[in-house]
Amino acid sequence: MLVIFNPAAGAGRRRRLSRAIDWLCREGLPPDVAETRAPGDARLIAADAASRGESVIVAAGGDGTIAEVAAGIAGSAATLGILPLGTANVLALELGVPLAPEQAAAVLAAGTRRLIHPGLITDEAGTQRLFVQMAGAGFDAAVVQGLDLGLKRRLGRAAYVIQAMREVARHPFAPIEAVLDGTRHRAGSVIVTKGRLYAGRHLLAPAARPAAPGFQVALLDAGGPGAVVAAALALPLGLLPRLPGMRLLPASRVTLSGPGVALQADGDPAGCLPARIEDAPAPLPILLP
Ligand SMILES: Nc1ncnc2c1ncn2[C@@H]1O[C@H](COP(=O)(O)OP(=O)(O)OP(=O)(O)O)[C@@H](O)[C@H]1O
Repeated sequence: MLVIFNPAAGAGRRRRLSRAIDWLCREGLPPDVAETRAPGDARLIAADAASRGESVIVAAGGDGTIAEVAAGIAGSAATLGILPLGTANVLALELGVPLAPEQAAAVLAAGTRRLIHPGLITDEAGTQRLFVQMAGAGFDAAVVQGLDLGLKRRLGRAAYVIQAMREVARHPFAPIEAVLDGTRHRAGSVIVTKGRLYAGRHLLAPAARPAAPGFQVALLDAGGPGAVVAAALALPLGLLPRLPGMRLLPASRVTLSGPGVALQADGDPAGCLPARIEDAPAPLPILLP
């Protein structure tokens, strides 16, 4: 087992990593540990380990690290494991992976191997990027792109609230065109999600089935500061799916366009629209409770 640790993800991460490693060592399963030095490292380390025949490759970080490791092992025989050490850990919450390090380690030691279907973003230049939970275009992506990473490390999820307040005053709220399986829609913000949850434990798409192919697409009609404030108030109350102007539609192939509109994938910056979003060519084996 190889654990790929992102020291830049989440808070208190090194101590939480040690607790998981100690647990695995006590169980007679001491893993190798590799530490990332920069964005993109996790993918390279995972790809190298998978090509050498490593059977379980664990992403120790948040959703961004999981997506990188997933991209690195795609197409190999390796199985993905998760040690949730990120800020929001949405995929872990979605799939029921415990946040407590010892319990997450127990899933790595004796979990069940299941399949998930990551999403794949293709940009205008043909560059592809895998995601495991969701991709967002518009306001939330602008918040992610403007986020001060030092602030995120110090304040965790509160940094997103501060950045959202900064962004709302200057955001252009350009309209987005979303084509869902051939049907055209217009929206102020779009989230293409594999799962039900968003930004932590908050409900976004009740009909989503995280382990199934395809997506739920959340289209928020209105742009503008009022719509953002309404969504921000509805989110912690679990009312986002019922917000006036919110449409939730299933789709297996989504194209998004809007000049200069920001895109994020699993909470990390992912450039600008246009983008095509579909399932990755192959499902991914993952260790789950
Ligand atoms: N050594 C490193 N230094 C700086 N950034 C890194 C390093 N290793 C990985 N990264 C980048 O850190 C970013 C954030 O990681 P990740 O998403 O795992 O954590 P998080 O944002 O705290 O968690 P979550 O997505 O669950 O909120 C990723 O884009 C990843 O590429």
